[in-house]
Amino acid sequence: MKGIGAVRAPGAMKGTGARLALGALLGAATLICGIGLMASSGWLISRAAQQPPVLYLMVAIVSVRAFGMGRAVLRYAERLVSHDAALRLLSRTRVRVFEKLIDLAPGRLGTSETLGLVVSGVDGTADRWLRGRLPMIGAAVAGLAAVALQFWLLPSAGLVLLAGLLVGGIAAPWLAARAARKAAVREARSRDEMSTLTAQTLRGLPELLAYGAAPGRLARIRRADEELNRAAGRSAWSLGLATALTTLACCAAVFGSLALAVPAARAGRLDVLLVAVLVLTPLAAFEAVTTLSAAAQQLLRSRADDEMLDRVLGAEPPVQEPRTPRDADREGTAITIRDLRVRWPDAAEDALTGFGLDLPPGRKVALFGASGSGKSTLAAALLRFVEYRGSITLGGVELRDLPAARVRELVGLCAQDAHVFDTTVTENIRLARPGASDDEVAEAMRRSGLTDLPPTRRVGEHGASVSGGERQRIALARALLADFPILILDEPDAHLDPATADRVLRDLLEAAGDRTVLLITHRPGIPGADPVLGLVDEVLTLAPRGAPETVGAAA
Ligand SMILES: Nc1ncnc2c1ncn2[C@@H]1O[C@H](COP(=O)(O)OP(=O)(O)OP(=O)(O)O)[C@@H](O)[C@H]1O
Repeated sequence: MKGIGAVRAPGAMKGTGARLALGALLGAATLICGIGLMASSGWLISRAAQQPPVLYLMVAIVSVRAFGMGRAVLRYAERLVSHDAALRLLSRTRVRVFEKLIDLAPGRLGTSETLGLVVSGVDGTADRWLRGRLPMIGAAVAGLAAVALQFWLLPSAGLVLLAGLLVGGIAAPWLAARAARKAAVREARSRDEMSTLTAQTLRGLPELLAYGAAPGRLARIRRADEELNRAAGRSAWSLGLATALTTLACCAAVFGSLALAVPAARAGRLDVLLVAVLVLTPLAAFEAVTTLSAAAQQLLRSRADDEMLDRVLGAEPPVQEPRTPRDADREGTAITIRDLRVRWPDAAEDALTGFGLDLPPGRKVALFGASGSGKSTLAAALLRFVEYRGSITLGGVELRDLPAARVRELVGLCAQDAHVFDTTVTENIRLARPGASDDEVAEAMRRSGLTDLPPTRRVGEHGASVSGGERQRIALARALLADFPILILDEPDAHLDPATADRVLRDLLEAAGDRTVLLITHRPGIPGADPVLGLVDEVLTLAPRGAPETVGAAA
């Protein structure tokens, strides 16, 4: 699978292709109505100047009204249809990109990078059609219609308009795109850098202020902003030149048609009433092509966005899905780990080597290890976030023979920095099982000790309006609601004071009931003396990148 190409390719246009074609048709019809309006108005003004009985003008008057109203109605319908199609395409692309990102996270992507990607790259999908391809198709059809009309009235004027449209509608956009090619790539890169830097700075603002690093950071943002402005300026400059060329071509077509029509009318080869038609039709035809230079630049920008997405999404997923997937039982599932070796993508050495563990169903094991000894790496391997060598079996089935999604139905993670969304406590918990009833959510809250927090309370961005302990309890309530038979608690007490940490851990272990639990912890405590570790069956210690040793059995 290759990046955005793979994201867009198979069936991505399904259901939207017909809508986009209808949008293109309506766009062309709108422009043709504009040409009809100009042409019929020209004829009407010329004929009215001869002051004939008003009945002679009726057909032209009705035509002007019909073209005028038709243009407005068709433009409205075109906007509805094309935006609907482009937004459908956009939401489908977003879903596909997110699916790819799920495969790649967490080993391959940083969150800011992801943010920049999704915002700048994926949004280009709608613009590619709305501002790029559809105006081009409409302009091509309407331009040919205008040339055909001119050619029918006076062949030489048709050829002049054709030449003008080729210069204004093809040569000028080509030049605009060519001049802006480098700038478009730089603009896409700078836009991505700006959004990444801004997101990172806002997230780390307290630390940056505390350590006086904010000015340096702001200077970097300013430099990125200047680079973005320079690139945008270069694109705007070439767009301005191309627009000037299109305007010149339009003037040439108008005056050229006039120069040909007047002698033709004098020589009797052309009805004098058609002179105004021949002069005004090029004006309407050029209305369709004036946006084409911007459309060409838009397509260029979309291509640059695609290339960036390709680079990130084209990365190999950290784990491979099995060719012939197997399944494991939900109940009574034991975990057996033998000679486990794990290396993070692009890392020079293994984060975990020769690790072994037996975790029978219902057993609660605490795993202690110094910082960097590989505890979270073990959790990541158990959740199929990272590839492993050696063996991990779940109910006798090798983990790599199970689909990753199935593994994550059986093994749940309650991480030290569980993310909470800026919505209510209830909604944060319900995301573990969207179909859960209010009673089930309330029960999960009760069992995780969230009795003092009102369910409708908003938790704020990154849980800013709840305490660290409450955030961990929300994460546990999620895990309980999802009802994983095996639960990994990865330092859920990491950011809590000792008294709160004890309370939270105790509640977590009690709420886990008869589930199998692997508690990853920093507590080096002696099981008998530590009230929390007294609640687990066994305490193991993980030597740096080595095998665990049993410290003691608590029960
Ligand atoms: N996503 C990752 N990509 C690359 N390397 C990683 C990643 N996560 C961890 N590592 C590396 O793997 C090694 C083990 O890290 P790990 O986070 O598993 O240790 P830990 O025991 O959980 O540490 P701590 O107690 O400080 O959380 C470290 O050298 C770390 O740099």
